[in-house]
This record gives sequence, structure tokens and C-alpha cells, in this order.
Amino acid sequence: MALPPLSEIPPTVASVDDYEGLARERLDAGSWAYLTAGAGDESTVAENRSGFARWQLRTRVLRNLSGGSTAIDLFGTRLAAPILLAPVAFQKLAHPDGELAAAVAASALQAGMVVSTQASVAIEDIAAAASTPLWFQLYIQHDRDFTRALVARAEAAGYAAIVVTVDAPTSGRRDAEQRAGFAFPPGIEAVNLRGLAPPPRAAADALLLGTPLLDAAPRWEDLAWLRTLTRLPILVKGIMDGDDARRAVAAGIDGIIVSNHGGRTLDSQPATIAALPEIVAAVGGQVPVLVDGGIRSGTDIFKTLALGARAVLVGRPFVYGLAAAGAVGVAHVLRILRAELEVAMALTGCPTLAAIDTDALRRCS
Ligand SMILES: Cc1cc2nc3c(=O)[nH]c(=O)nc-3n(C[C@H](O)[C@H](O)[C@H](O)COP(=O)(O)O)c2cc1C
Ligand SMILES: CCCCCCC(=O)C(=O)O
Repeated sequence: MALPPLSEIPPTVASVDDYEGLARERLDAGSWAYLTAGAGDESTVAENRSGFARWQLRTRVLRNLSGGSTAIDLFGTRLAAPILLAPVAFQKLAHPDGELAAAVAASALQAGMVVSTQASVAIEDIAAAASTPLWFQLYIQHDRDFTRALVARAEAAGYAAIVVTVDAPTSGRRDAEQRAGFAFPPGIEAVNLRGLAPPPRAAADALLLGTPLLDAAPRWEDLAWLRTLTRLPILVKGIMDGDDARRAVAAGIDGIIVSNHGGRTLDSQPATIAALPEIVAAVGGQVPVLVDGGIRSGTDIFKTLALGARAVLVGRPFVYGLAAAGAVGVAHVLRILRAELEVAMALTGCPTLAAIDTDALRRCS
């Protein structure tokens, strides 16, 4: 699949928020709810956004801005900017080309892409559509042999890193999705989990606790087990606590992703930008720390980098681009974010990623 020219996008589309409006017009109510909803009354979703407003940028003038760049090497993957597409399940809900379109866009913009275990396209086909190495997001399944086979498939298909998500042993209660009556349309399913037998039946009166699903939920020992399965770098996604970060590093993982799953799993959590400093301090530079949640602009990205993140992932922003205009929409979203980041870097006097630190921020009272 070739990337259509960006000139196809109307010049009035200037920001990620513009894409949100376009996506909403194009999607049915159920798909919109699945792709955008958060848990409960969505206070975590709101916090992820409002957390960024607690920091402002400190402009610095007349500095030498020559030779600047946003390029970065992460786990052997060269990125044009510290921006990756977050793992997002069932992308065919947003556009018929689904994950294939996202992979084409990520390759064209030299951005990272993390492919979900719950992708709606085979992970081998997504890797084949990309011209840059992708990372594979792993949900450890109740059937560990099936999990082992998934990791082997990802390695064989050329994925360059494993991102193990640890914050969703169960789905969140997304009330907005329930109210919208969301159901998967025919033809959209987790194709990479075909052949996985369901967990044994729960007792009739069991809701979640005490069910075989939760009994088999991943534990710390599983990180050590995963380490034995693959030589690929392993990142742990879904860390919101400094002690958990330290424990993950001690288990031999290679990177941390500070994330509350975009507010989709548990309501009433702090913003990821609020949790980031504690986790950066706990990790103490031993492994790279990445972050996602609520990032909608280049200034948001800048703030995370200033607080110690090495790179960011974006979820809903690229889903909006995908729904609005397929691969070209995703590519445009990535370009907007990078362009906004570069302006923020230039006007704060930080021509390189290494130059960005907390001196570039002001804490709002
Ligand atoms: C529709 C949707 C599906 C998602 N599916 C996954 C998934 O399969 N695996 C995962 O680790 N995270 C998943 N996430 C969470 C994202 O990877 C990411 O943490 C979150 O979207 C970041 O917040 P943002 O949407 O505000 O950028 C999903 C998010 C959305 C919006
Ligand atoms: C048991 C967790 C399933 C999560 C499926 C996809 C996801 O992460 C999300 O929708 O968010």
C-alpha cells in the first residue's frame, strides 16, 4: 500500500483536535465509543489532558539553534522523532485498512509503531506492510504455551522489541461504550488469537475475583519467564508507581512505559505526566522511560521530554487520523506532532533532544 500525498488533506486541518472532529463525523456511535471511551466517568482521561496544563514552557532567546534534530535511536530502531504509535486494538474499526494503513504511515514518517496483540490484521501482514521495524505489544494469555508461540511469531516476523502490557489483566468498565451498545461488526476480530481456547468457566456467582481468568493473570514471575523466551528488548507498559518501576528493572526488562492505558482501564488515576517524575527518579537512568496518555500536541511531547521521558506514544490521536483519512491521516498527525515539537524546541532554545530538561519548564501554581 502506497502512502497517498499529504496534499490530499484540506489545508484547514491544522491540529490533532481538528482530526478528532473529522473522525467523529465519520464513525458510527458504537465504534466511536470503543475507540475513544475511558473507564467509568472518564476522570483519568480528563486528568491525562489537564495534567499538561500544570506545566508551561520557558522561552529562551538568541541561543545557537544550528545543527538541531529530533532523531533518536531506541532499542536499535531509528526514529525521525521521539514519537511512536501506541498499541491500539482492532484498528479496522477506524478504517477498513486498519493496522496496514498505520504501518504504512509510520514507515513513511520514520515513526515507531507498536502492534497490539488484539490487532485486527495478522501481525505478519502488518510487518510486511512496514518498511521499518515494528514493536510487538504482548498480552500474556492465560494459556502460556499460546503466549510463547505469539512471541515466537513476532520474532520470526521481524519485530524489534516486545512491549508487555501489565495494566489490563481485565478490561476496564467503559460505561460510555456500554451505553452506546457497542458490538464488534462482522469481520473484525482479534485474528492473532485464533485458536486460543477460552479460560475454563467461572463459578456461576463469580464476577471477576476468583475466576480462572484472574487466577491466571500475569505476575512478576512471568516477566522473568518472558525474559527467557526472547532476546529482543522487553519494555513493560502500564507502570504508574516508582516501586513497580524499580521491580521491573530488577527483573531485567529494558524499558518502562509510564501509562494508565489512556484512562481506559481504571478511573480515578493521576495523569501520566504527574506520575512521570516519580518513575524517572526511581529508574535513575538504568533504562529508557517512555510515556503515553493525553498527548495531543508537540508542546505536550516537549513537556514529557523535559521531565525525563525519552519518547512518547500516542493512541487516540493517530486513531482520529486513521478514521478521517486512512494512512495519509495517520501520516499527517505524525507530521503535525513533529512540526509542533520542533517549534517548541526552537523557541525554548533547545535544538536537540539532549538539550531539553526541566529548566525549560515552569510549574503553574
Ligand atoms: C481504542 C484503543 C485500544 C487500545 N488497545 C490497546 C492494546 O491493545 N494494548 C495496549 O497495551 N494498549 C492499548 N490501548 C492503550 C494505548 O496503547 C495507550 O496507552 C493510550 O491510548 C494512550 O493514551 P491516548 O489515547 O490519550 O494517547 C488502547 C487505546 C485505545 C484508545
Ligand atoms: C483483557 C484486556 C483486553 C484489552 C483489549 C484491548 C485494549 O487494550 C483496549 O481496548 O484498551
